[in-house]
Amino acid sequence: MFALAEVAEYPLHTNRSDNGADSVFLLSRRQTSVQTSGVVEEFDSAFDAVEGLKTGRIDSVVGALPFAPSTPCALTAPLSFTRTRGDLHHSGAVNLPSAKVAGCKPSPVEHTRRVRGAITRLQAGELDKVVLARTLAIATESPISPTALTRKLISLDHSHNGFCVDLSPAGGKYRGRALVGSTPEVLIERRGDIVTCHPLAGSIARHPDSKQDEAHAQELLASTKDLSEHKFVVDSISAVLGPLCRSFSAPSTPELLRTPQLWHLGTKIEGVLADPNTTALELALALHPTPAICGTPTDAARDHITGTEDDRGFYAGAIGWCDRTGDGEWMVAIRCAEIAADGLSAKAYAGGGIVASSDPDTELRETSTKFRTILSAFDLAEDLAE
Ligand SMILES: C=C(O[C@H]1C=CC=C(C(=O)O)[C@@H]1O)C(=O)O
Repeated sequence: MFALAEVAEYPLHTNRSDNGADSVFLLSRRQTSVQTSGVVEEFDSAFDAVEGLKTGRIDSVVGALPFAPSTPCALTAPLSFTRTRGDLHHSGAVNLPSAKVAGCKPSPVEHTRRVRGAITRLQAGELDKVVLARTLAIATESPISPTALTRKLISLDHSHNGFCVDLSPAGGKYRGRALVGSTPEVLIERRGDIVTCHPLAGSIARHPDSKQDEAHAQELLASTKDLSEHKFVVDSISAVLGPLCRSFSAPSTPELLRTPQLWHLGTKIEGVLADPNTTALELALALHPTPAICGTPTDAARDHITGTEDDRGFYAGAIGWCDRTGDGEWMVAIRCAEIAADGLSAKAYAGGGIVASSDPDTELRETSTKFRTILSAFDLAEDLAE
């Protein structure tokens, strides 16, 4: 389907059973993309997948880690694995079924009430930061093809980011479901002994007028609230990744990163692994959940989230791949939607980091802006804050 220069392809394991020939994984990134198909083995435990890679039983693993570490993973050792240079964008119209927003959970009023409740706890010093999210139900007239939605998202994003993950390996209600999105946030990338992270936290909406858009970007760079929200993420990643590296650098001030909808604060973190046998998947497990999608302190923030929200499933988890050399890339699973097994509905997710100085209405608007990544793929542009 995609005519691109291949940089790695592992052979088909025709000696193993292919019990899921149409299971597809796609990760489109500007530098290196991955496409896989088929199933050699499924894993609902990431530790079993790591063991499979380390013993040489499997050549690669792709899939998704959930937000809550106690819930099943959706990982697949694929039948074919193709890594290509460049993104997976290709021109050509993508037709998605006609769609409508069928509801949101919690309601905008309830979300602001939850944000207010979190701010009370933050101001009392019980937490430093917590990320609260809400969901949007999208209903379609005919089934959504996960790969078609992914291609549309790839075409709409100027970096051509996009992913599609079959969630079936998590079993139960996840059989036949897919997670599709266009995330800008790199949890961890490993190439040999070099590791990089690109955490994002702190956001402001883009503006259609270029002067005002630039003013928004500068406002974000100077926002003490957003800078503090961002610092929690960089500090947490540094505390976990620093000790695993023989050299490590994390700039003290963030830079701007833009998506079609938002400006974000982002920091490029780099290190050289002390033990090059540590795989990208193990690094993702060590880093997840960062304060970009959970909070600080981690356990208190996670308890607050699980006591407040419904199960996040794979939203705010991680999606990615790891090969037999240990190289791989894991992205934070945001700006995404979970497509139902019958394809007739999707649940989109959007969250935002709350600190003591947050404003509930601004936080609500930020989640509405984040939903636009998925909504724009369906040509929907509702004002969700109303
Ligand atoms: C949690 C989300 O975004 C994270 C990534 C970038 C900026 C964020 C923020 O400003 O709150 C969030 O940390 C989401 O999109 O659902």
